[in-house]
Amino acid sequence: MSAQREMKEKNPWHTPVTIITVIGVIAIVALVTVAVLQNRPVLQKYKYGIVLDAGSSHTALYIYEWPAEKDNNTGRAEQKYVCKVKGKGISSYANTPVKAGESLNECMQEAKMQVPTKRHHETPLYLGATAGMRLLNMENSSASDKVFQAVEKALQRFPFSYQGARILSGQEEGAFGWVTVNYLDDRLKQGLETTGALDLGGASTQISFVSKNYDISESPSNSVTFRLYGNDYNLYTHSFLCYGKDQVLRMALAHQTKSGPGTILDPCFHPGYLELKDYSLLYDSPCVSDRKPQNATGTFNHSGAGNFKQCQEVVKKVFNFTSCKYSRCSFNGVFQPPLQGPFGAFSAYYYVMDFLKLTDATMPLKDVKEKLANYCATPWNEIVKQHPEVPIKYLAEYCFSGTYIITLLTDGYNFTSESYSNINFIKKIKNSDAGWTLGYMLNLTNMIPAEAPDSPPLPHAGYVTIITISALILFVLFILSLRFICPSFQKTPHIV
Ligand SMILES: O=c1ccn([C@@H]2O[C@H](COP(=O)(O)OP(=O)(O)O)[C@@H](O)[C@H]2O)c(=O)[nH]1
Repeated sequence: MSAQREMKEKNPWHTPVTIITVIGVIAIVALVTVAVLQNRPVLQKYKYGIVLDAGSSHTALYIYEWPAEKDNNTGRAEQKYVCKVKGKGISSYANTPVKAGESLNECMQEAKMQVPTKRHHETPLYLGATAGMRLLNMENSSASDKVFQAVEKALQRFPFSYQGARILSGQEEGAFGWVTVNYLDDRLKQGLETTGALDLGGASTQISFVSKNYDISESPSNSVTFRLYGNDYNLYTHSFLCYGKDQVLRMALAHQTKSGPGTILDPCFHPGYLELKDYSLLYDSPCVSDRKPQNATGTFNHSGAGNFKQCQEVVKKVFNFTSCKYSRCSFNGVFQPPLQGPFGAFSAYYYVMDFLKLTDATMPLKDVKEKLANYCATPWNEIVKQHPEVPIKYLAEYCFSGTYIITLLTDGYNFTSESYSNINFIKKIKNSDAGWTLGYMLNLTNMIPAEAPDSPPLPHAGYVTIITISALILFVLFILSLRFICPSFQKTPHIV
C-alpha cells in the first residue's frame, strides 16, 4: 500500500501544476480548433450561369462560373466555356423557325457536360438577341415571334433553370458591355476611373462611356445610371442600328448601285476582285430596302479598285453629319458628350483589327491608315494566296471593314490622332470575352450589389493567429496568478 502511495507521489503526472497544464493545453487546442473550423473557407463549390448571345451573324453560348459562397460578395464570375453555334444567327431562320431551335442543340448538349449534373437545375439559362432580331422584329414581327417560340421550346428541353429569351434594347447591349469590361478589370469594386466600351456587331454598334461633362438633361435617352459597389455612375450610351459592319457594307453598296449599273468599281474591295451579286439579296434588309433602284437588273458585277481614301469617301456617305440639335453630336443627329478616358473596343473591332495586325495601341493613327491603304491596294489574288485558311467571304471584306472602323471612330465618334491611342482593341479580359453577356447575367442574378459589401474585419489566417496568441497569453497569466495566489503550487511535493 505504501509503495503504491510512493509511486503516486513520485509520478510527476499527478502534480496539480501538471494537471492544470494538461487541461490548459487541451483547452487551447480545443479553442483554436473551434476557431479554425468555424471560420475555415467553405470548400470551393461553384455556381454557374449560361447566356446565349444570339447575334445577327451567329449565336454563341457562354458558361460563367463563380464561387458558391461569394456570389453576392467578393468572388468574381468568370467565363468557363464558350461554344459557337454552327450556322448563321437565329434571325436567318425567319422562314424555318424550328431550325433556329435545332441549331442550338449541339452547344446546349455541351453545356450539359460542362456544368456539374447536381448544379443543372439551379443554373440560370438566358438567351439575349441583338440587332439581327431587332431588324427582323421591325420587318416581320410574327416571324420574329415564331423564331422565339422555337428557340424557347428547344431551350426548355434542357435541365437548366430557363429564364427566358428576349431582344435586348440597343441601350442594354451598350450598358451591359460597359459593365462587363469594367467588372472584369475590377474597376467597379475599387471605384477606379472606368473604361469606355466600343462594340461592333454585324447589324449594330454601341458606344458607352462615363464623361464628367455629360449633362443628362441634354439627351436623357442616352443616359443610364447605376449604383454599383457604393459608387454612382452616369453612363452615356448609344446604339446605332444598321451601323454594324455587315449592314454598313450593304448601305455602301446600295449607295454605289443606286443608279442601277450592271458593274460597280468598289474602292473598298481589292483590285482584281470580281463577284456577281444579287440585287434582291443586297436590298433584303430594312437598313437599305427603301433605297432599291427602280430600274435594277437581277444581278450586278461587284469589282474592286482597292483605294483606301476613296473607300473612306464612300463610307462617309452612310453617315449624316449635317443636322445636330444638341451642343455636339456624333452623327445622324445623335448627341455625344466629349470623349473621356480609355476605351476597350471588342467584337468585330477586334476580329478585323487583329486580322489586319493593327491592334497595337502604340501605333499612331497615321501609320494605321497607311498600312490599311497598302492592304486595300494589294491585288485580290495575292491576298487569297497569303491567307489560304481564311474563308473567301470574310477575306474579301477586311479592307472595307478596316476602313469603316477607322471612319466610324474618327469621323463618326470624333476620336483624334491623339485620343485614338486611348483605344485598346481587346478580345478577352482575364480569360473572359468582352461583350454584353456577362454584364447581362450579373445584372439579372443581382451579383453586383449597389453598396460595397461588408468585408470581415480580419482575414481567416489573421483571425486564427490572434485567437492562438490570446489563448496562450491567457494561459500563462492563469498559471502565474495561480502560483502568486496559492504559493503551495510552487512547492515540490513532500514525500512521506
Ligand atoms: O470570327 C469572327 C466572328 C465574327 N465576325 C464578324 O463580327 C460581326 C459580329 O456580329 P454579331 O453576330 O455579334 O452581330 P450583332 O447582332 O451584335 O450585330 C459580324 O459582322 C461577323 O461577320 C468576324 O469578323 N470574325
